[in-house]
Amino acid sequence: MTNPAQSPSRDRVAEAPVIEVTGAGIRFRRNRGGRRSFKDLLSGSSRRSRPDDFWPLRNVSFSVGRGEAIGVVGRNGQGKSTLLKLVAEVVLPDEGTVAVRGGVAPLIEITGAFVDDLTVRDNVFLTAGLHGMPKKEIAARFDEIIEFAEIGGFVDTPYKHLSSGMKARLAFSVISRLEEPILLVDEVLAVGDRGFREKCYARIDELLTGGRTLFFVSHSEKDLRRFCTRGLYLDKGKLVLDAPIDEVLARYARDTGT
Ligand SMILES: Nc1ncnc2c1ncn2[C@@H]1O[C@H](COP(=O)(O)OP(=O)(O)OP(=O)(O)O)[C@@H](O)[C@H]1O
Repeated sequence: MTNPAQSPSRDRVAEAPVIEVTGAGIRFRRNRGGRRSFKDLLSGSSRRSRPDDFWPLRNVSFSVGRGEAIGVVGRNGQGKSTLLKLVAEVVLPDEGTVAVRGGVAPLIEITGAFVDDLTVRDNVFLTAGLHGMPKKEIAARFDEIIEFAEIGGFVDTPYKHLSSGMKARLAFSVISRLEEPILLVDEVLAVGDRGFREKCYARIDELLTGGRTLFFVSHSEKDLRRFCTRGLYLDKGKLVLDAPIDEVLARYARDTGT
């Protein structure tokens, strides 16, 4: 099998960056369930710091070239998922800027285009449609999507009745068939069983060989080494190291005593 880390697509990093994050910061409120309220926005008070404000990410800067595969590492709660949400542009920075050139296929916790009461079939059409895939094309790929997810008997079942593993299979199957040039993968595969994970990994290899850009959050050193050439190490919301993946993993292991 081709190792995507050594494939020709790695050479494309010399082109203009597809992602540029400059001095980015996100502010949450510990005690108010999150983001700015509508009232805050109207009153303009949101820019003032409050005692319960905290910054899960601050002063984060990096850029990513097309075809790079980036592993994001850090202990629990250090801002990894928040960083992916920034790149997916589902949260906006409170400071700094995030520029993403190209569409994003997000396999992250808020892959939220899935609607509980809609059937599997309707959810496939909805999600792929929201990413700009024409109906005809979704119809042409539908069987392949269901087959890959191995949920053939559940096409007309409401999404909410799928098991968590089945939901993850469906999400991966749909998202990995989008044409978007940037793929974000955040731990979701951890709920799939081993056989399915292997299938997903083979698919990620294919996408990388085809020149996609990958952001991969994982606590598995093995998986990070398998896909990623470069690592971002987040600690307390700061980007403490942006370096080749081996270097990042070595530093992370040293810091955590593992
Ligand atoms: N919507 C939100 N409102 C308030 N705080 C939040 C919100 N989302 C995340 N946080 C907080 O931001 C911090 C970073 O969370 P994040 O999910 O990015 O961490 P992580 O590095 O992905 O962690 P893990 O490895 O456990 O998945 C945590 O302290 C978390 O509690």
